[in-house]
Amino acid sequence: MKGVLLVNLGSPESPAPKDVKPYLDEFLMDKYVIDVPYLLRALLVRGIILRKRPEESAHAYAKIWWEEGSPLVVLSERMQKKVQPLVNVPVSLAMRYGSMTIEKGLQELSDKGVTDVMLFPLYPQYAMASTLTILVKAEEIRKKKFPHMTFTDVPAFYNKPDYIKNLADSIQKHLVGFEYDHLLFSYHGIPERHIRKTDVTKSHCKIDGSCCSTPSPAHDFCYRHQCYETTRQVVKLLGLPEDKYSLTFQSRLAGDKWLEPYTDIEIDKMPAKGIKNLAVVTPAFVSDCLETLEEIAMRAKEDFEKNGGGNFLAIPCLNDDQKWCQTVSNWINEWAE
Ligand SMILES: C=CC1=C(C)c2cc3[nH]c(cc4nc(cc5[nH]c(cc1n2)c(C)c5CCC(=O)O)C(CCC(=O)O)=C4C)c(C)c3C=C
Ligand SMILES: [Fe+2]
Ligand SMILES: [Fe+2]
Repeated sequence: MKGVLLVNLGSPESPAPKDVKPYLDEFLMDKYVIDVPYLLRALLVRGIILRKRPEESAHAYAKIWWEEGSPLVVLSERMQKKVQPLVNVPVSLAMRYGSMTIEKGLQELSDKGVTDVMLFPLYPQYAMASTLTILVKAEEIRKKKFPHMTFTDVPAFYNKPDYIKNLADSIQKHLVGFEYDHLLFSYHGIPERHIRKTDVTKSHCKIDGSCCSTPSPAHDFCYRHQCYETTRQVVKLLGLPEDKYSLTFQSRLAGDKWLEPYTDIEIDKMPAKGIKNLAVVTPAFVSDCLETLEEIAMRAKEDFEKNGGGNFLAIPCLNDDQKWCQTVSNWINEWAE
């Protein structure tokens, strides 16, 4: 019997530092997120980052937390609940980190008699810190606990026409009544090293001006190419002129060189360039989360205003948008037929 496991990132149990710390520990000790040898990672994460970060992150989480829980988890659940009645196979939801584990999700499906699982990472663009870590973790669990199961992995859907159409429609809907000078596409950043590591050709991704627009098999796994491609296709549908949009990367951690340009730095400069009314869309996330609700809708807005900006609109993620849920269910039905 067939079934689907949707997998998103996860959130702490609550916005209290005592819950944020173990969550960040699990997240940042993942070798696909901080990809350095174990001892160095432990030193960096447990010896440096986790000394102060849990308090700071807890404070940020507290600002966006809902009565029902973490927005990312609640919104992912709403999506799953809308998709389920549109398909004929069981659909479960799991998180890569935290208490809603992939193991529990697979157990739930196994209890319903599922043996053939569509493994669906909820990330439009491929990255080893998001997609790959889910696939590897799920395979580890399958081998140990569910050897009778088989997986069909859903590839990154950054350029799927129906996804692009849903995203463009959603942006257009939210822009109604908002006179904007500029639309910023802000994607979660990753260290440049991650791009080189996942380059299957080992030589294509130079992270220069042109590699991401020069056709290559590397692009099936190039996060940077996929972010540019999602943007290019959405911009084409929206009919935006070149000077009315740009692309940046947010949420970097100190240390390595991360993908540029950086969202915060670019937003700070915008008012001086004549951009007074700014809309920001965050297509690396399908569900609103800390990085969209706090970093963009609160902090970036404040910085924009402080630097002379006027109106600021943070466009919500697709979340449980009806057309998007219909698209997801179409993909499931095509596979389950
Ligand atoms: C080395 C650090 C990080 C990498 C690489 C990274 C990649 C990455 N992350 C997401 C999606 C999300 N990240 C979120 C929060 C978050 N991300 C990092 C670090 C890295 N992410 C941290 C430390 C945090 C925690 C919050 C904080 O302390 O600032 C979230 C939000 C989670 C929530 O509960 O709302 C998401 C979603 C992607 C897609 C990605 C690679 C492309
Ligand atoms: Fe992240
Ligand atoms: Fe590239």
